[in-house]
Amino acid sequence: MNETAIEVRNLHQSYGDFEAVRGIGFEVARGELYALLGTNGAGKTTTLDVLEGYHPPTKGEVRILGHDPVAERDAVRHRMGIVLQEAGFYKDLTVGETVAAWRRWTRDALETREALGKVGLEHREKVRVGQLSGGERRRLDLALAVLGRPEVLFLDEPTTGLDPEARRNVWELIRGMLADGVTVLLTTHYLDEAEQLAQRLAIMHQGRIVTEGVLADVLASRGTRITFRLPGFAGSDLPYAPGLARRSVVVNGDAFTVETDEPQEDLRLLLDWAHGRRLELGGLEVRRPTLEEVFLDVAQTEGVAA
Ligand SMILES: Nc1ncnc2c1ncn2[C@@H]1O[C@H](COP(=O)(O)OP(=O)(O)OP(=O)(O)O)[C@@H](O)[C@H]1O
Repeated sequence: MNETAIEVRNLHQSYGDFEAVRGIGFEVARGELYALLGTNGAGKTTTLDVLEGYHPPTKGEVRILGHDPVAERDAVRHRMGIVLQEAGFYKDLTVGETVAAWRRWTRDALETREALGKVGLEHREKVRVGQLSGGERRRLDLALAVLGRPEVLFLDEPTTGLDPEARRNVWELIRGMLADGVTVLLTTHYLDEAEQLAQRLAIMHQGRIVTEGVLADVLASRGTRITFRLPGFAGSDLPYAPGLARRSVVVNGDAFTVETDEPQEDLRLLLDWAHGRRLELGGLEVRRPTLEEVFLDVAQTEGVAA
């Protein structure tokens, strides 16, 4: 059995003259959750569209469970589940009627109650869709996506607009699907969601993958942060320990963040400098960047020419 569920090789996708995806590649192993992160317009949904077989790539190759999702659609479509950003439901149908309607054209579908049970909506079976909360609608989306017992699940921003508790409930559902061996490709703007759920992730910007891998590798792709406070110093009074001037230093009031790929050496310089001036570095910390810092770094510094 092929252990790679999703393969993307040198994928390019254009809309007319505009190249929205510019040569990306990644693989997702069976049973893994891979998160595609990125700035607005980075090309995440476009990538998902190609993987879901809505149109063939302009250039490059994609394979789902070893199959071309356009040319071999019949071999693979029923093995995929899809949750789109915007799902259209008939508000007058009940939850149960909605699932029953989808069951009619789903091969080997779960029973309605079983599908609703998977997402914790059994008790809402007789409620009209128009009366569901946002979180319950997302659960219904998930129930429909898993109706055909998919091996690969595409989730495009599945928790956007939900309150923190509803988001956590959806995370639990996703974890349950992973425990069942389902492979998940997730796009999200919530970095904590990716940190919580993803085995591996990629950050896209302007059609390219800028950094990719397990979380630790993605965080290691940017320098270590030395952070401290220096009451009395701010902005234009920026003090520089010799040698630190070559580093990127972010100042926010009296809070300083130095980004470095030589933390030990720079910390020594900083401590010597502070000691010589009898300055106390408040809240001194040496740490890896957060995913948010890596993301912002990608968004701000990696301008990519067309
Ligand atoms: N049908 C289309 N025709 C022309 N341009 C499009 C079309 N769909 C998307 N684009 C453009 O392609 C680029 C990538 O869009 P895409 O929706 O894939 O980005 P995204 O990463 O999903 O963004 P977001 O996070 O905002 O959802 C954007 O510049 C977008 O304007």
